[in-house]
Amino acid sequence: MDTVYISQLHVETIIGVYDFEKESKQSLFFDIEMKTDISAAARQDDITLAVDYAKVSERVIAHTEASRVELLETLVEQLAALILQEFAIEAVTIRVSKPAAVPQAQTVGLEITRNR
Ligand SMILES: Nc1nc2c(c(=O)[nH]1)N=C([C@H](O)[C@@H](O)CO)CN2
Repeated sequence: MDTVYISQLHVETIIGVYDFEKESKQSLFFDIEMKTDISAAARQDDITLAVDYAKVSERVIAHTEASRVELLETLVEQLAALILQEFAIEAVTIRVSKPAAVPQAQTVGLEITRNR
């Protein structure tokens, strides 16, 4: 199986457990890997047969900017379900980083993999 990926997609949104986090946006960075067979798109050189990483990026940005959840867990589960539903992939891995969350760390976050 092949992989279409998006690296370090930057989105700003309201997210967090604490009251101060509900007042201003914070940066999130997403790494997304999608398992798919690219051979038909390659054979016909046709974007409509490909998993369009630009369209996936647009959906992740739109959903994340509109979202108002507390946990990264909730957000990435929603995004994984959305990507699996809307794009022709077998599995998705999403790694999200929230660099401002722990000042002593370069970044923190989590990673999930979900299959169709
Ligand atoms: N596993 C998680 N741990 C924490 C989260 C989270 O979303 N998932 N969030 C927070 C706070 O919102 C943090 O980002 C601010 O310090 C703490 N731990």
